Amino acid sequence: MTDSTPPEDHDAVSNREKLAAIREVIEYRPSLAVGIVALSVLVGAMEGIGLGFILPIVTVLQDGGGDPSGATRLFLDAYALLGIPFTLEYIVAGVGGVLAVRYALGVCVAWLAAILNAGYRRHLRVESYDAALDARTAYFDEHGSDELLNAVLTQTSYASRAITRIVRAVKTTLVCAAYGFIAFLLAPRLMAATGVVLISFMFVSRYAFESGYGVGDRIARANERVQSVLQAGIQGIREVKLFGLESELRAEFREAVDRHTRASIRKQRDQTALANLNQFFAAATVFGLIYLGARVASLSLAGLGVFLFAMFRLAPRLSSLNGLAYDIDNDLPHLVRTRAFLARLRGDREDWGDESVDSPVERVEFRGVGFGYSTGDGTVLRDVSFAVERGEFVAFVGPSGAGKSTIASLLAGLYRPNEGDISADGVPIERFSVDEWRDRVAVVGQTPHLFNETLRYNLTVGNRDASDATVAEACRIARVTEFLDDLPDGYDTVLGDDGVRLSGGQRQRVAIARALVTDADVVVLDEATSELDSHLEAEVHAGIERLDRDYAVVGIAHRLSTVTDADAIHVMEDGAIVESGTHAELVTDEGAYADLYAAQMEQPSGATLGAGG
Ligand SMILES: Nc1ncnc2c1ncn2[C@@H]1O[C@H](COP(=O)(O)OP(=O)(O)OP(=O)(O)O)[C@@H](O)[C@H]1O
Repeated sequence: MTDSTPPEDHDAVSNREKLAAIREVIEYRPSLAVGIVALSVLVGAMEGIGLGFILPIVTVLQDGGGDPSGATRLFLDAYALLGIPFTLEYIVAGVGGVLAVRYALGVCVAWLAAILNAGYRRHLRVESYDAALDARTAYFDEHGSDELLNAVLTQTSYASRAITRIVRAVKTTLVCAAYGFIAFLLAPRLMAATGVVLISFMFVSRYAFESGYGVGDRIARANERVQSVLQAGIQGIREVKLFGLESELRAEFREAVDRHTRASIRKQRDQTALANLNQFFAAATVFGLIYLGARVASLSLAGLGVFLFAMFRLAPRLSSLNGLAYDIDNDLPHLVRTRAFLARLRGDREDWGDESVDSPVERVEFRGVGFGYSTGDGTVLRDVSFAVERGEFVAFVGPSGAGKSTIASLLAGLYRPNEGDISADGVPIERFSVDEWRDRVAVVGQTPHLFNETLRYNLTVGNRDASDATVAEACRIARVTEFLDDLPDGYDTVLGDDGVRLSGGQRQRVAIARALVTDADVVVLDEATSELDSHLEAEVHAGIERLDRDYAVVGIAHRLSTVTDADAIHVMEDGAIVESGTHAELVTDEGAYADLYAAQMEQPSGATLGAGG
């Protein structure tokens, strides 16, 4: 379990980064963004026209529309142009029509926003997953899987919510602009003064509360922690129960959830307080304006009516705009974080060439390979040189932690050496296309992962086109056939999370069979039979050796009995090869191998070398 990304200090996230995040959303589907803004402008205009209808209505009511002036004149001209009588009934019908269009456009804006929102969320998820699959193995060592899960599942949802809010803010701003414009036409100075007061208040009230970004950032971090503890508890449920970790995890989970709860309450409290403060101030401003409009601006009755109506509509919208700005600020950390996460993931891609591999690979060679894990604190391999040819069996033995499995990982290209090179038929492997190289190498690891799918799916992961006969043959050699009848649905049995329905030895046998199904040239067996009894282990090894296909086999073993017939055995200690030769040569040399062999011979059968494995 890792405590994912070191949470960046929210203050360190500049406005430029926030704007960059928003710009990226716009650039994702520019035509949608333009459509949303264009429709929002229309909504604002329709709102303004709808409001302006108050003028002709009052004028017609007052003097029957005798000799209209100003804005009323515009309406009269528009009606004349359309050939519609300028009567109260038609004017009211006009308002109805304009408002119907306005609200229909509002629905369209919301619809387009939903498309942008859901589409962008999908885009973030797909991109993150793609980038994760292409990332270096070391990325997962360094960051664990929690961050990825949280980013793909949770952060993307919050990030896309910011988009909906930004669209609402754009629309509301344009509607406010329409009201402001009409009010400005009627009483310019009064409106200018009101605008200054309202906007200043908006800023002051924002500073009275913690920034939305700050609270949002705390919520985002708390979310990551919740996800991380949740995963630790579920993924390691057996160890949790066996080691009695429940209370420790419960405490950690509560602490994470509490942090999330506190930040959420704080956010909602501030949101509500801000909204109410805004509304109070807006109402107070409106009543102040009624007085000023009548006394100072000496507006006509119709003008005053429109002005006040505009103010009544404008004030709550301005306050909702203020609230929206707070919410957007609150959601932006998720957008900024998800983008940063994606950029980091993309920057961590495996770096491979595009050359094809000439199959079959005849010879794989390590020359002066030195390596250390980025998450470790030292050199794991030093000056490792060896070669394995097609048809050969090369073995590595040595104490736990000597670096044997690391050789397997480097051979499969899961990590890159820091020094020296690994080549196949003289070509450094990193020049190959990654897919082609990994098709040539089949690794059976110490703890192979089985997918929660059918046995058949698991057997053919490396070769989806394998025929039934190939699968059956691999199962026979790896002794999967022996327990096939015990599985309720044979090849179609779903194996459960990480093959939970199988014993450790059965899982290993499935892993060996799937490596054999893979049409590879190099097979790496890393303690691949450690959980089988010696008899079964010998049978599996003999079966692999009897195969018609000529693999280069690299075997890693603690049990020396499985490597005595290897063409070359390399003894590793502390990251270096300290002895090499055949079993007979090494026993004769009376070096480290001879001592280890003698020690194993003295122990009861099944004795192993070293502690781990
Ligand atoms: N992903 C990793 N990040 C950091 N250090 C690692 C990682 N994997 C292995 N190591 C370290 O590298 C060293 C060599 O590990 P490796 O698994 O290659 O040894 P091994 O000889 O295969 O051991 P064993 O026989 O126990 O499997 C060990 O000290 C181990 O702690």
